[in-house]
Amino acid sequence: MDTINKEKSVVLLNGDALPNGEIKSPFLIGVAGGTASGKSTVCKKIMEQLGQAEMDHTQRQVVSISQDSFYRELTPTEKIKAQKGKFNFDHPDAFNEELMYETLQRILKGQIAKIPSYDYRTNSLDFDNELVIYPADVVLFEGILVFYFPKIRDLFHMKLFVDTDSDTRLARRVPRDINERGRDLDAVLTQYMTFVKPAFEEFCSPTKKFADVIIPRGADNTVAIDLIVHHIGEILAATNIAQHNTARTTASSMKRDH
Ligand SMILES: Nc1ncnc2c1ncn2[C@@H]1O[C@H](COP(=O)(O)OP(=O)(O)O)[C@@H](O)[C@H]1O
Ligand SMILES: Nc1ccn([C@@H]2O[C@H](COP(=O)(O)O)[C@@H](O)[C@H]2O)c(=O)n1
Repeated sequence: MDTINKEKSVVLLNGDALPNGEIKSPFLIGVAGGTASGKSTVCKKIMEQLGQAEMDHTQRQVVSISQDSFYRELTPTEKIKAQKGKFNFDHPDAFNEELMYETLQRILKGQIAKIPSYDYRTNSLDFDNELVIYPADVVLFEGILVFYFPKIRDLFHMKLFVDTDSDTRLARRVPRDINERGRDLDAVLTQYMTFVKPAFEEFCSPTKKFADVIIPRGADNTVAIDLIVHHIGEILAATNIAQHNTARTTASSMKRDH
């Protein structure tokens, strides 16, 4: 059986359990909110404040994943529509719900998961740049519709909703889509008015009621982020103590059996 030695744990690739039979299951946090509300920025700040951002990704105790990696592949006709800003990427049907569920299940079982990155310029998944998600103690899963699908929503241990005013979100989305996602102004505004805004109101905004914590003003809300970081820090400390105790028990029983 393949094994990977991490500083704090041993991960079994072909099985679910640690040598003592224990499954290393992470604390799963969902981070929802409208487009350009600051979901990724909030996750980045949480990672930075926990000293995780600068760590090698194989060693991280906290990892962050985007729902965009679970957009479904488009048909050739849909691709042509998408290039003109005429495909609805804000509708739940744009996502591969099953793959999202299976991947989160895998992560919750402490198994390694491979997910593609997303290329907004080609509107497609980029399997050449796969992200390998190593088992972690805390996993952040962010996206516009992470609370929409009941089966997925039920997997989260904690749910955050980043609540940023819609004018601010549009003002951020326009330059981002032009500069980072290769779009032109006309296409960005047409897509926003035709799909993004109505879908936010129909599918994303109603999921705010499922949140445990609402973060007004997104990443500007340092008080909310500090509180969340403190809470995650306590989870990590408890996990470290539990892992330390498990390692001691395993070591002493191995010594005894020997
Ligand atoms: N508090 C903020 N102040 C200024 N710009 C911000 C702030 N939060 C996010 N941004 C910018 O807005 C854009 C969208 O933010 P991002 O975190 O990617 O949002 P989301 O993940 O919700 O789409 C990015 O260009 C980001 O740099
Ligand atoms: N090919 C795509 C895929 C998605 N979008 C838009 O991205 C938004 C979700 O990402 P955020 O970082 O803004 O949360 C969503 O509103 C889609 O409209 C896209 O434009 N093209």
